[in-house]
Amino acid sequence: MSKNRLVEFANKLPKAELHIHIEGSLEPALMWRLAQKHNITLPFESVEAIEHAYQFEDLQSFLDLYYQGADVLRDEDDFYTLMWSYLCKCHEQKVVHTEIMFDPQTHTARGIDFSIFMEGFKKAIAQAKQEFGMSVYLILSFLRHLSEQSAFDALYQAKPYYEMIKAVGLDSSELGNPPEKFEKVFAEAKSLGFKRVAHAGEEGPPSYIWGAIELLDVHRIDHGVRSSEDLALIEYLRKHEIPLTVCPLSNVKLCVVGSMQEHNILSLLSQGLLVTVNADDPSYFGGYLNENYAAIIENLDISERQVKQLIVNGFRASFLPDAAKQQWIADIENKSILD
Ligand code: HPA
Ligand SMILES: [Zn+2]
Repeated sequence: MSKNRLVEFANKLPKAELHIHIEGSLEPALMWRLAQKHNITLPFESVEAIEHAYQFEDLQSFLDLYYQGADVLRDEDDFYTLMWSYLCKCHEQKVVHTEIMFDPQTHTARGIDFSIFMEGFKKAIAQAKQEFGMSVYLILSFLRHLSEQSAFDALYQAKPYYEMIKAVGLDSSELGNPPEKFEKVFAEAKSLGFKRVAHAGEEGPPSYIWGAIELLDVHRIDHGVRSSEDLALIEYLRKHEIPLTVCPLSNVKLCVVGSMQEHNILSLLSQGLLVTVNADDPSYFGGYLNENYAAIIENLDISERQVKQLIVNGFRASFLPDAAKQQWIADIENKSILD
């Protein structure tokens, strides 16, 4: 089976995306346009210069640019355009369900009120539901380089929008900011009825993955690629079917792995883990969900069966109701590359 046909097959199947930061879908062209609109001077001379700056050596070197880029997002229409652009991309790439992280503290710290970004998101999401029939959930992500008190503030400021939010998450600089720092705020989020996810084992050690499971009581681990360093952890993740939302292009761009050929995604899958494929920050890392599938198909020895398994896993690991999950899974199982 040619790799091109497998890429086309993955492109056409309905997919779920579970690890995407909306601020990481800000394309250089939109960043440029919004900077002009708000009279903001960017430290770049052109859209091409922005693209050229996207060379990272680790997570922090990316985060520095990512937070700087988000500064062009100022009014409700900016947040609407950001969300609408991403949801249109989903529609183009046959992503039928998406669970999107947003970083409220990145905006409230700049004096932008919760209502500004939430109303913008709300309008775009309603439009995607209506025009594309997509399902969209939001994940409020706490920035782990800030204090737990700041996370509590974000959780409480979100109160008028709880209906729109499915889960809480934890992102930003991992090393030095272990899960235990956020144990209380995750317990509070749980008591308010939110599901929980956390970035762990991207740059941090396996002990951070254990911490996310045992102290934050997460349903999923975002990234988790360093779980391969701890056999007892692999066994636990397998037995308890705790999903990993793996982001292949992100891992290469942030030097978490040396190259795509060395990525351990198939090894984790073959050890029986509930592994999914995701884009993370598509505009910074060179592609949306289909480009992530293309990258693993082109660089790894992957079968049609494994591609289908990864796509099915996206729905299994989602927060969709069981009936909806089953419907999508049956639909995918019935499709063959020979159709
Ligand atoms: O990959 C990531 N890791 C941690 N924080 C992030 N915020 C956006 N993307 C990421
Ligand atoms: Zn992420």
